[in-house]
Amino acid sequence: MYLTTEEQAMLDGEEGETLRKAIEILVSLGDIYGADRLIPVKSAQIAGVSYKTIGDAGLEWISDLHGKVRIPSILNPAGMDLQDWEKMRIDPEFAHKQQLIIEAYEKLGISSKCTCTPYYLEGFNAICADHLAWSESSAVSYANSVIGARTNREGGPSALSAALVGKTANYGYHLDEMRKPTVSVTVDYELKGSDYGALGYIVGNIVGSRVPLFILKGKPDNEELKSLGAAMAASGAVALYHVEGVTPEARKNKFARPDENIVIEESQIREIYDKTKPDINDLDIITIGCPHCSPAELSLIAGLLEGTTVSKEVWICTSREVANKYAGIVKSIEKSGAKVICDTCMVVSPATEKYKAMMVNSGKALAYVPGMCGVPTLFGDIYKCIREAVKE
Ligand SMILES: C[C@@](O)(CCOP(=O)(O)O)CC(=O)O
Ligand code: SF4
Repeated sequence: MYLTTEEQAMLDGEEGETLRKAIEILVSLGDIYGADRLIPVKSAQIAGVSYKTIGDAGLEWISDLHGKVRIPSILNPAGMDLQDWEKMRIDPEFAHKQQLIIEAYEKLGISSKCTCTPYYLEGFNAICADHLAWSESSAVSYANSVIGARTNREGGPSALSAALVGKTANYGYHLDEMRKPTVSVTVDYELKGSDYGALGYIVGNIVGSRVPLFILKGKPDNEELKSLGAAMAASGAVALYHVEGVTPEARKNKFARPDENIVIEESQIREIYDKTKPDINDLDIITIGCPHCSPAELSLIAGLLEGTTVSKEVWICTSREVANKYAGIVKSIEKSGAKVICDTCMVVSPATEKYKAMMVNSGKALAYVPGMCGVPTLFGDIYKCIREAVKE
């Protein structure tokens, strides 16, 4: 791989051990995947933040790094609400370790506004064709597919390396030829809301890491696309998809339909809702906000909860920046007894592990909560989630 004189000097350790290690990771990945050079990236989003997922080994690795990031960089959700972890009944020992992880990242100049939806935040907006180094899989899918920006699904260490160096290796989804659809998916039924999460849950399983081109009846909005992409990245490893007539690259390029076509029937979507493994009578927690809620989602939830009181634990997960900006909506949600939880989520926090059964409106949460939290999970649309939340 071609390196500039400056990059070679960094690799030779002339700018210190942290940058040497960081560029070594980028160059090794570039060599493995056949990159020709390093390219500048506009921002980095770094996964591997929750103490639940990275443990002491992760904390040690981050604490050993020195220096400052060169581009706007932000963290993925942590294992708890950083300001109000007591309301989640987090163990103080966990909270202490989590705080050390956050401080170690902050020391490197990384924003601790922990979220998987950085694209809603000031300073992290991306536009079509921007190169990024993001690592949370739903954020990667949203950036590539809905925005038309370009990022591989970085691992925590490679996103952190990109943040420190300000560059990433030029391979994979940074290249035009890797962004073409390789399989098409037809749905002849008008989907809405969480149906898109159910669709993603099914399609991810079938297409693995290919690039699907959807041919749909309706026109999904950005929240629906967010849940489609998140679920496909969880049940499969889809980092980029297109929707004919909707997503930016499909509109611009008018891709030829790939030969292989998968048809998804309405009955398959319905099955996801009916796949009720736990007994609904065990339901003791409802979580919404995987990926983190947008302002529009918060406002819909506030409207549905108006004048009600919840009878179960209810978490609405979002980023702190969005929660602060829409404090009035948050207040109105919390009036019902539901909790608006920031900096974390139902999957990466240990706090959900003690519940008997969870209801979610997210295909991604449906794919991860049973395995990562050990909690049997039911799937419902947002209206069903709220109905269950307020049911006596
Ligand atoms: C499940 C996920 O959304 C959160 C866990 O990630 P982390 O490695 O703890 O940041 C990660 C992902 O899908 O990229
Ligand atoms: S809310 Fe969902 S998408 Fe966001 S970090 Fe948690 S599991 Fe990942």
